Amino acid sequence: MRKDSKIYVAGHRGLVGSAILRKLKSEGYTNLQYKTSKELDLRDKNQVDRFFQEEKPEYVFLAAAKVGGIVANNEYPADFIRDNLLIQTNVIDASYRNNVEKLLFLGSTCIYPKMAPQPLKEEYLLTGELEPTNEPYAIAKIAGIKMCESYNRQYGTKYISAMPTNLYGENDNFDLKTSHVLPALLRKFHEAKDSKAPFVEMWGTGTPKREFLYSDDLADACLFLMNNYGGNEIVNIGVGEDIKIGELGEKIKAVVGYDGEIRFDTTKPDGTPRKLVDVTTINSLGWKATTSLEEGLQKAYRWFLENEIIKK
Ligand SMILES: NC(=O)C1=CN([C@@H]2O[C@H](COP(=O)(O)OP(=O)(O)OC[C@H]3O[C@@H](n4cnc5c(N)ncnc54)[C@H](OP(=O)(O)O)[C@@H]3O)[C@@H](O)[C@H]2O)C=CC1
Ligand SMILES: C[C@H]1O[C@H](OP(=O)(O)OP(=O)(O)OC[C@H]2O[C@@H](n3cnc4c(=O)[nH]c(N)nc43)[C@H](O)[C@@H]2O)[C@@H](O)[C@@H](O)C1=O
Repeated sequence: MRKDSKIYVAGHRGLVGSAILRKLKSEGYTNLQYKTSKELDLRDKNQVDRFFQEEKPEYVFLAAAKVGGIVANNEYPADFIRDNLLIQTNVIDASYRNNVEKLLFLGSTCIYPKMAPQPLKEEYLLTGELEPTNEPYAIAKIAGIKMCESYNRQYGTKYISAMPTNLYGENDNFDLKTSHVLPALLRKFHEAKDSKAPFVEMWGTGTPKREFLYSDDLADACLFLMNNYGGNEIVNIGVGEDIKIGELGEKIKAVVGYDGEIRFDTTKPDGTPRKLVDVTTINSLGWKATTSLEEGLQKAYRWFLENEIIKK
């Protein structure tokens, strides 16, 4: 990308899109395009076509999606498969028809089979059954990967599919019904501390393991891939280390400074037992995550205190 290339960040108000936008600005990219979902509903092909015809972006970061935690995915499977298929199909196809130079599509590690060997290598895609709580979302993401690969093969486009592990950071979703575990716990422990509640309830058994990548590191990886990667294979993005959900709870409890008890609501699903990504590919290309979980948790909690609390 040149510093004056026309770059469209789809989903610029979300966790990932806002981190990509911050990174582009801090690196001196000046010709940036973005629209809220109210201004441009990416599920609507006509709106998407009009936008691409008028604006003619040269590079596209596709970080707009219907996203949610384990329970939201489980309760609204139709919304997750429909919205994601529509958004990504409209944006990828409009990019092709309007000669976008390069596009980066964001998938997720839930595309890998539930019982795949760990760490998850890129080649494990489509080698087994998916985790049922997010299968419709994962199928949409797999369709996005295959669409990028197929357009590259048939039309010679340069579309990259990146598979990030679980993410957290600024502009995360802190709504307890729809959020992922890390922002949910920051909020739950903070509110319990505030109200002097005797315990905090976490979902599931606390035994599944997850890997967490800070959103600014992910944005750095996305720019790195856009500028340095031209292959047709998917690329994992992660830190290469995971932690039990129960231990994550203990860490967040300490960061927030809450001294009550942790209880587990085992009527809620655990989801996939483990999804640690193999980061050999991106490391060998020359990229590595730099933010430790401890540092990232401090940053995310500070951001929550300075921004989310005000909304209440
Ligand atoms: N969060 C995570 O842990 C992970 C996320 N990912 C992937 O990263 C990408 C971004 O996720 P994340 O930033 O967490 O998600 P967020 O929910 O934080 O943000 C999603 C963004 O998408 C936009 N969007 C949603 N629907 C539409 C629509 N119909 N038209 C236009 N824009 C729309 C929203 O725009 P607006 O604000 O204007 O409504 C929002 O800013 C997704 O592809 C997700 O699958 C992958 C792995 C883990
Ligand atoms: C990124 C990824 O995100 C989703 O998958 P997930 O990793 O299973 O999502 P999660 O963050 O919501 O949960 C992780 C673990 O944590 C436990 N857990 C404890 N207490 C809370 C809690 O309070 N909230 C939530 N959400 N989970 C909790 C929860 O029971 C589970 O065992 C996919 O649907 C899919 O969208 C996807 O790609």
